[in-house]
Amino acid sequence: MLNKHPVFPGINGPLLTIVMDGIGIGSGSALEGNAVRKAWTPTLDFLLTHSPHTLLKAHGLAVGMPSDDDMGNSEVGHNAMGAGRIYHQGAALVNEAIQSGGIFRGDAWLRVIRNVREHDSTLHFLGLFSDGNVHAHIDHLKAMIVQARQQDVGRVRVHVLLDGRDVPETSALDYLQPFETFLDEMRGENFDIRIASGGGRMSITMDRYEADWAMVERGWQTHVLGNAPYFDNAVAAVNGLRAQHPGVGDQDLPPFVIADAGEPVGRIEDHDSVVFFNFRGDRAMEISRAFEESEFSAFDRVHVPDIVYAGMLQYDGDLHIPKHFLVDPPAIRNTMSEFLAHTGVAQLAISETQKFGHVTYFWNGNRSGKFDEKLETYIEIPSDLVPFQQRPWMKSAEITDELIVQLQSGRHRFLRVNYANGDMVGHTGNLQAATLAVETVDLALSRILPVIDALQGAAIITADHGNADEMYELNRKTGEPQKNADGSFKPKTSHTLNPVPFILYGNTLNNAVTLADIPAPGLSNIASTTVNLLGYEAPECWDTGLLAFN
Ligand SMILES: O=C(O)[C@H](O)COP(=O)(O)O
Ligand SMILES: [Mn+2]
Ligand SMILES: [Mn+2]
Repeated sequence: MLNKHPVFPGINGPLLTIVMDGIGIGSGSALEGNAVRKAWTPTLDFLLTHSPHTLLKAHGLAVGMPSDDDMGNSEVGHNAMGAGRIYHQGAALVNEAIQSGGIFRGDAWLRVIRNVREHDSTLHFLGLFSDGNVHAHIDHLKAMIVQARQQDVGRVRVHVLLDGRDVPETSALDYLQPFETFLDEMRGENFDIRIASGGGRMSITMDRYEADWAMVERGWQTHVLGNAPYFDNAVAAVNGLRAQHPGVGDQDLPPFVIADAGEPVGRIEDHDSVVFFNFRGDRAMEISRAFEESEFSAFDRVHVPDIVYAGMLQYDGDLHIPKHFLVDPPAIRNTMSEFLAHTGVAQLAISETQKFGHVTYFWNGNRSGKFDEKLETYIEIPSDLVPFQQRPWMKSAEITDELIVQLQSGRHRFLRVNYANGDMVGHTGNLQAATLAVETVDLALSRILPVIDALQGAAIITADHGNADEMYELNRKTGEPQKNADGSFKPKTSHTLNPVPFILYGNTLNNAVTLADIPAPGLSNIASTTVNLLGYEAPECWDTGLLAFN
């Protein structure tokens, strides 16, 4: 239960938190590639001149990543907003577990190893193949390979999901070539190791929130059944696929299988072990279910090998997905939703499919269930199934229509919404589309704010991390956009290290609250701010709020 705030009785109407996913504020970076500055955003511009606002740190240590070189992402951003404090996140926890060796002493690892030794079978590693550190890190994969060899595993196969989304757009060979050298060094008479299959992460395996199971089916066909075009090795596959699909970035490259004399080198067979080495859960859940569930209807698996499966982390503790995992996930407790539910505050969470789990599962500390069925309403608007540069408006209008109905219903005291546009379109690397995406979000704001006023409510307008604010790769030293050999700008598909806006909107707040001057504010300060606006004191375990009360 939350206690009443000592001086502030709370706003009269509803409080709405608007997460403009992937809309950060770049400083000094050249205008050319900044879709947030390029976009025509009369509403945001008005807010940034008339409403109390500040910038929040949304990357690195401020969101529980291993270092300040790590960009923010949706998981750690929404975790921080919803939990009110910083937890060491998957990336950091796996590093620690590898350093201490704890990962290799755990039951899941021992089980995986015992199985392949007992049956003289194959150990498979499958996951996102880069150092992006959002879903996975290649160093974790290498550490496990070294350990497997030490433990006398005889045969290892690696299934690589090409990134180009958390790292530069066409960087697959920068990871594959050194990795092949590493495999050459590891390989020996008693240690047979090869890459067996792969493909772009947005083309196979890593769907999320059940937006498009066909992606996972293609991944299953590729990794398990060995059913995709054959190549001699992964470098040849990437080169060959790029030649066949000019202009397609790594994330969208189609699947491939490595074969010798017309036979795939590493189908997943009975008695094998499979480690899915992503630590982040949203895009790991569906493939884990495909490997683990006996009753499964999302697609026809054709053949279901009898294997030992383990995830890097447990991706959903309520649903126990997967059953076995190498590292304990962060124990995120005392979230805002839980406190509000126990205090009797009715809440709404709404977004489109691509970000639905962000405002529910991530926001609630990676829990998929509700704290109180009666008090909480979750609404998912189905996302389009097209490349988002073709529909940069995505489902913002439909979300806004429904959100306005829900606001006016008077049923919810606290509401949260995520607009996916700045992020999902930002990841395409298409500046024109990203500019439209930001304008789309601005248009949504212009529709919502008058409704908030009419209800005597307030809104917090913020973001989880940057993305659309840098659509060209920048030269790290000069800050200038990088160019390709032909003079064109190098598109950037990943998130940024930039801070995000925090805007407090409320025509009826009447100077009752102002922004306090707290040092280095970040996303974890939002939860306390939220409950304060609702008229409650923040729990002591949370980071402080951003408000001063007059
Ligand atoms: O999964 C993705 O799409 C990217 O790796 C990260 O984007 P998100 O953190 O905004 O979801
Ligand atoms: Mn995001
Ligand atoms: Mn993103």
